[in-house]
Amino acid sequence: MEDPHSQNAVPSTSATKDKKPVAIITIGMAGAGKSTFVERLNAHLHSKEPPSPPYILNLDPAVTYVPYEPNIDIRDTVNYQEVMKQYNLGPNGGILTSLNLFTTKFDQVLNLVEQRADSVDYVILDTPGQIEIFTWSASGAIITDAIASTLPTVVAYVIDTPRTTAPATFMSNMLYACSILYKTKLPFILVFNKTDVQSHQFAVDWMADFEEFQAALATDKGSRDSEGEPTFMNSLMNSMCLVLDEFYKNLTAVGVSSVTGDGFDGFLAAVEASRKEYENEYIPELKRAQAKREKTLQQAKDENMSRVLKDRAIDREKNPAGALADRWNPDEEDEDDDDGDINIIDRSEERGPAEYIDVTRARRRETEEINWPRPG
Ligand SMILES: Nc1nc2c(ncn2[C@@H]2O[C@H](COP(=O)(O)OP(=O)(O)OP(=O)(O)O)[C@@H](O)[C@H]2O)c(=O)[nH]1
Repeated sequence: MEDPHSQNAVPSTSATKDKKPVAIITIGMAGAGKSTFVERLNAHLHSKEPPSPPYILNLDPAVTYVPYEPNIDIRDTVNYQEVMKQYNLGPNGGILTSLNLFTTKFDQVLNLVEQRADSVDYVILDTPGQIEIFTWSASGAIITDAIASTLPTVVAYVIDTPRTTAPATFMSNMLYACSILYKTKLPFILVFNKTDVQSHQFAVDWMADFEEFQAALATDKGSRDSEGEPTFMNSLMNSMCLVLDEFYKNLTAVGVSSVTGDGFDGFLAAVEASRKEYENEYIPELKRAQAKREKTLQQAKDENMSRVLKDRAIDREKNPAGALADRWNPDEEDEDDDDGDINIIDRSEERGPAEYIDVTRARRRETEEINWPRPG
């Protein structure tokens, strides 16, 4: 494990101008403090001398309030409530489908990010509150691959430190982090957040020396059954910590408080170290991903389009009269329809009011009974 306290390596902004910006993908369990972390990181970068305002993407369609001003906001592109209504989905399905719709436009996002590559040092992605919606979805993987094949990219895994002090919770969290590391294969920073409430030193100690973790496990309540024998969970965790010992060697851990701003220089130092790791270890792998990216984005678009066409064909077969009425008539063309193909909004360009992917468009003629296709 790298030294979490080394803060000397923080690059000056001017020194990084000739480099590509680093993309920071912020993920973490619901309530770990991702949004607050992004807000503080944004403030921290603004307060640097000279200031280094980041380019921020909010990928959470369901969030009602974000404590920072994103440059690109998924909510400007996809109306989450409308998606839930039209697809008859619950909240998680709504978030996932919104992310899927947004992903079909991600090439536009990449273009906007690439246009800013010369003027920013950091591109920050805030992800949906439900971690698995991003980490275990096809869209999350496509977005991650697309960003990582464009810019040096690092995953910041935000952890709720006060809620991770029990050995079993700590181990569960580390196993989750481990699964994401091996899924993304990207440089990975464990960000122990909320250190104003609980120091992350216990975690650093457990990661540096598995015997310390085993000692904590031995004194933990519930580690022995009624006959004084170690419980199954206890034995499992005892051996798992030996496995994770190897995993910790690939990680950097830092402690931050998103409330007080403590530890953010350390975090930026870890990001800079990760950039080097990316350049030395990940670029060969990502060159292959770059070729794949083009194919996957095109495939996602094609699949969506063929699903729409298939569904419309079925509807038209069922309702030939409606299909006949659904012919394009240039005389009826609505002036408002002339919105081009631009759905992604760069707020820093001071675009007009939000433009949504119009998921209701297929229902424009109420009498026609042509339904928008269901996902899957
Ligand atoms: N004390 C303390 N509280 C924090 C810190 N960071 C975040 N919080 C609090 O933790 C709670 C959750 O923070 P959020 O930023 O909304 O967490 P999130 O991970 O974005 O949550 P989701 O929106 O569910 O994904 C809020 O009440 C924050 O004020 C911190 O460093 N210290």
